Parts: sequence; structure tokens; C-alpha cells
Amino acid sequence: MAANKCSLAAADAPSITHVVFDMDGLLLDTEKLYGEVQENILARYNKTFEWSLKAKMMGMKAIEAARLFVEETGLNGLLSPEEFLVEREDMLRTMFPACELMPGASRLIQHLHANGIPICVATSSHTRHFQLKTQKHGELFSLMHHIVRGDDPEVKQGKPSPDVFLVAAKRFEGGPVDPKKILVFEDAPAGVLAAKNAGMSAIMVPDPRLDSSYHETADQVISSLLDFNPSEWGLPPFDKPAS
Ligand SMILES: O=P(O)(O)OC[C@H](O)CO
Ligand SMILES: [Mg+2]
Repeated sequence: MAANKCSLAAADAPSITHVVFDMDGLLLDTEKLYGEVQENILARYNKTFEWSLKAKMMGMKAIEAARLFVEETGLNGLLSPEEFLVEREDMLRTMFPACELMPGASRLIQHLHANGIPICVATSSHTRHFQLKTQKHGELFSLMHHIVRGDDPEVKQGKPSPDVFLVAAKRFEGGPVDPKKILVFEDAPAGVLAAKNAGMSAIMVPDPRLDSSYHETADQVISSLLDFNPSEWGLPPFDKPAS
């Protein structure tokens, strides 16, 4: 869609009826935890974790991200993707339960739910991690109509394949919902691509360190969920500005 990246002209805005949220790095501030752990692992080999690699790993299923990590950091023969996951797991398991919400996540979820807009989560995260990450956010996640996780049997391929978003569209009441009526919020390049591959509109909320060339695929880019203007997408406006 030829839309302005900052704001959409009313005539261009597709009529959105359903909203799908990514989770890591979008609703939950968990991407920084992956980054920290991966930096620690690489430090042992006197290597640094570059943001260019982080950009590619974000949003991928764990084993796919692990293969990429080992390959691109030159750890082949020193650390297998499976060993990397075991080592990463020990650290992540203790960090996830304390994770915080991203700014504006609670406000937006509560607003859409209160206005009867069907919402769900489509994450690459598998069930065990999902449970750890949402331990203290259960009330907010209970507002989701459904949650599709990376280890769902119907999700054959991870992002950037559209699988997780198509499964999400199918599970709404009366689904499958027409992808043109679905708005996806994503932080990761692979996730934005997956949403576009599913035929949906995608708003990117990227980490400021992400190279801006990755913004191109998104229909709109905002720096925080607090900046989202629902009216531009035919969704009910907020009663008051973000504080
Ligand atoms: O961003 P999500 O929610 O699809 O999850 C991604 C992985 O768990 C970590 O990059
Ligand atoms: Mg994400």
C-alpha cells in the first residue's frame, strides 16, 4: 500500500475490523533479554553481538534463530544450535518472569477490548516461554480472543512465513477473517514481512537501533504504541490523549 509512513490519509486507510499483536518486543520488553543473553554467550568466544544479526533473528522461531546465530557468528564446530538453545534457556528462564510491558501496550489492548474490537496475539514464542513471560501479565492477556504460539501444530513455518498470522485470522469468531480487515502490530522485520505475506496491514514499532531500511515493508512506522492513532485505521478513537 502506498501509504505515508507517518500518517495515513483517511481515504487510503483500510477498514480494519480485527487486530493482531506480536508479543516479544511489541507488547513485552523481552527482546532486550534475548540480546543480553546472546551478548553474554558471544563474550565467552571474544565476539560481539551485532544489531545487524539481532535484526534478522528477531521474531524467528527459536531453532531457526539459533541456526542463524551459530552460522553468522562463526561458532560452527564450537557450539551447535541445540547447545546454544540449552545454554540460552538457563539464563532466559530466570529473566522472563520479571519482564515488563512495552509503553502503551496496556492502554491499547484495554481500549480495543472495551470497544469490542476482536484482538489476538500471534507470537513465534513457544508455549513454555509464553507462560514464563506472561506470568505477571495474565489479566491483560486474558483480554485476547485467542493466542497463537510458535509451537502450534498448525504453524508449520516461522515468520516471515505468513502461517502464524493466517492461523490467527482463522481462529477469530466467524473466521477466517479477510486479511484486508486485519491490522498487525509488529516490531521485527521478519514479523512485518510475515504480516504482509498474509495480506494484512502492518504497523511497525521498531527498536530505534534497527536499521531504517527495514521500515520499508511496513504500512506505517511509529516509535511507540502510545503514538498509534486508531482513527487512521477506522478504529474507535481514544477518549483522552496518552499521558
Ligand atoms: O516477537 P515474537 O512474539 O514473534 O517472538 C519472537 C521470539 O520469541 C524472540 O525473537
Ligand atoms: Mg516481536
